[in-house]
Amino acid sequence: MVYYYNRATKESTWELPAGVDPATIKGYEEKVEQRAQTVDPSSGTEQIRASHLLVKYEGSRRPSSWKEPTIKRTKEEALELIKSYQSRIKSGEITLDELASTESDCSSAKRNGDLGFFSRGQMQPAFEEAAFNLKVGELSEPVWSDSGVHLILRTS
Ligand SMILES: O=C(O)CN(Cc1ccccc1)C(=O)c1nc(-c2ccccc2)[nH]c1C(=O)O
Repeated sequence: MVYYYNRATKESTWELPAGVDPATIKGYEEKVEQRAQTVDPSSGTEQIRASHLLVKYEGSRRPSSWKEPTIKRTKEEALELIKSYQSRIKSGEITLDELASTESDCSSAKRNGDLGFFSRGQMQPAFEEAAFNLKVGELSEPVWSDSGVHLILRTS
């Protein structure tokens, strides 16, 4: 349940205030609900859990990984690769966890891409924004960070 707070009159009501078109808040309610579900009661900070698959390229901040000491693929090749992974995951052929364990250039590959719980302010901004905008169980589009290009799966 969400309630509505009128900043002008400082009134709060459970019902949609008169004169407010329900269409204007469409989708917002579920976002508020979703956010309420992920706020850690003890600290009040919003924590989510996600797994990711990182593909680095020659322009990555650290173009090296457990898989390859020197990563030479181009930015375009990295995007083609991550798009092929995205299709295979979306078709149900393979899961992100399985693919990350062998293909991710992130050290989290050892944990099937699992990054554990994190709050805002911990990850690179573009990564954080994408992850916090996912619903639980949703797979992101390719997301660029200084580290390379990612597929993110929100798990909690
Ligand atoms: O960007 C850099 O200068 C080096 N990094 C950062 C890093 C390096 C080791 C462990 C965690 C993060 C990476 O390139 C990197 N970023 C990530 C990353 C980025 C966004 C979300 C989660 C992980 N993983 C890695 C990695 O090697 O394993």
